Amino acid sequence: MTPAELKALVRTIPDFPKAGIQFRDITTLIGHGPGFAATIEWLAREISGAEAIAGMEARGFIFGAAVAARLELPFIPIRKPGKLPCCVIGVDYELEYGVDRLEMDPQSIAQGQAVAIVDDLLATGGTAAAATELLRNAGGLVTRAAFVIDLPELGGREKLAERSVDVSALMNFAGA
Ligand SMILES: O=P(O)(O)OC[C@H]1O[C@H](OP(=O)(O)OP(=O)(O)O)[C@H](O)[C@@H]1O
Ligand SMILES: Nc1ncnc2[nH]cnc12
Repeated sequence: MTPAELKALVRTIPDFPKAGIQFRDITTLIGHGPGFAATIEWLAREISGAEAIAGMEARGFIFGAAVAARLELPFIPIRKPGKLPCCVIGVDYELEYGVDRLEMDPQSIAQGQAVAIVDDLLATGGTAAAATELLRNAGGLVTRAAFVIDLPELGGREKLAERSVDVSALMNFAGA
């Protein structure tokens, strides 16, 4: 499937979760078997060379875990707060529509391991920047992040470039 065909599988919901947000919903993309498979293949090609894949709860788990399994690499879950039973490090970050916190178990990463970040969507880059900080604090080398969707007007790519993380995205939506 072409990137244009995959983009056509993403549903846009206006004013969710609050007025003014055009919510780019991947439910319809992952609900299409060939579309989901083609998306995972594309992401897997983009992060070739990584030694582990990290994905952020919750939508990042869908794509990150599938890519990790496709490449037979370890998957590192980056979690919303209060879910991990021990050995937690965390960082607060800003969303396009709120504030949140990410946590991880530093023991889930090997020192010096090359970790690629995978998520469904890049908006402000706050989530991916927080994940980068967490993974680096735990000893990981983070230089690449791959997303299904980029909202270029929100500056996520630039925020990650400032942190020496290269971004690739399968599709973008101008007018976030
Ligand atoms: O670039 P940013 O401005 O940080 O926004 C992108 C993040 O926002 C969404 O997650 P959300 O926090 O809504 O959680 P979910 O995956 O649980 O739906 C999305 O899945 C990204 O992780
Ligand atoms: N506009 C948007 N659509 C879907 N997920 C998002 N996460 C942050 N901004 C988003």
